[in-house]
Amino acid sequence: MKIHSLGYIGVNCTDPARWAHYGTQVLGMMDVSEQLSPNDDSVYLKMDDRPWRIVVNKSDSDGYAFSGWEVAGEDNFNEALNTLERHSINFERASADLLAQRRVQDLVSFSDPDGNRHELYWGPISDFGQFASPVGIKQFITGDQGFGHVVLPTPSFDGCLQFYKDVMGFDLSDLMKVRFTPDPNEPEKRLYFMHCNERHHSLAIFECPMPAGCVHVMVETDRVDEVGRAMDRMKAHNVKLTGTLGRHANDHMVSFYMATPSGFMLEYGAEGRTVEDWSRYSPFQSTVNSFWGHDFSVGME
Ligand SMILES: Cc1ccc(O)c(O)c1CC[C@@H]1C(=O)CC[C@]2(C)C(=O)CC[C@@H]12
Ligand SMILES: [Fe+2]
Repeated sequence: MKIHSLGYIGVNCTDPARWAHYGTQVLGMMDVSEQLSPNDDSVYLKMDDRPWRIVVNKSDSDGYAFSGWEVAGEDNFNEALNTLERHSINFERASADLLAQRRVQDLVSFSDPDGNRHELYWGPISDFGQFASPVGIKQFITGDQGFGHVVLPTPSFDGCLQFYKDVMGFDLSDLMKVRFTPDPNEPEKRLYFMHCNERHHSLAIFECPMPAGCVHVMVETDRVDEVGRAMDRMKAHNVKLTGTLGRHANDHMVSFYMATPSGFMLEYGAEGRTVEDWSRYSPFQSTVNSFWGHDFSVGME
């Protein structure tokens, strides 16, 4: 299947109001819950001209819920359904109610071999309402690059890698093999970065279980000063830093990591590189996270 972009994400939270505060005051997004769902306690966050990009549903537990993948048009959508059928992947068609909630023409949902939930849709319905950040951010980098990226836990790695390549049609950008301790007997954990558009990676899969259902999600702003300003807001609102400022070796993103109200991390970045011609790109394995920075030990404390 041919995926256009990561369109949106869904998260679960015992107290969605915490996301409303975090999303607006720390991330700098708009809380549009009142307009989009006045009659329930879910929270909708807007970060560009799309009506919403993050939905927070009230739940008994905190965690990641699903990734929403956009397909360009009905023909690509039907072709994707054929691919799911060909690979015997069980999928569920959305009810009229769910289509109205997501604001898309048509949608199906399914899981990867480790139970990570995905939605696949075409035709987002948009009123092109302007993005006006409550903290004065000019813009998040979205558009054809989509929402950002998500890193999903895939302990049964081989089956998942095959799933993301053969079923969902992602291609490899580059890879890492991570060891958390100096112990040479500790098995390496594979971390594969994958793309579906010009963004260096929209998806990464990590060979490690995560109770929150996600390693992290990344959003990108249009300038590095916004990354610094987000660090200031993180501190002002007592949000925990989980990875220090740094520049990644693979996608060149300058970013930091912090906690979210749903138990996974959020990477806040700028200056990520794009790849216009993947046919001229040669995937590599990096042995370092970053050119500089990105100390994740702060998150363990
Ligand atoms: C290495 C890297 C490149 C590009 C990215 O966008 C990116 O998030 C990362 C780091 C990914 C990853 C993480 O999120 C949690 C802690 C991890 C698993 C490590 O211990 C090494 C790589 C880290
Ligand atoms: Fe990342």
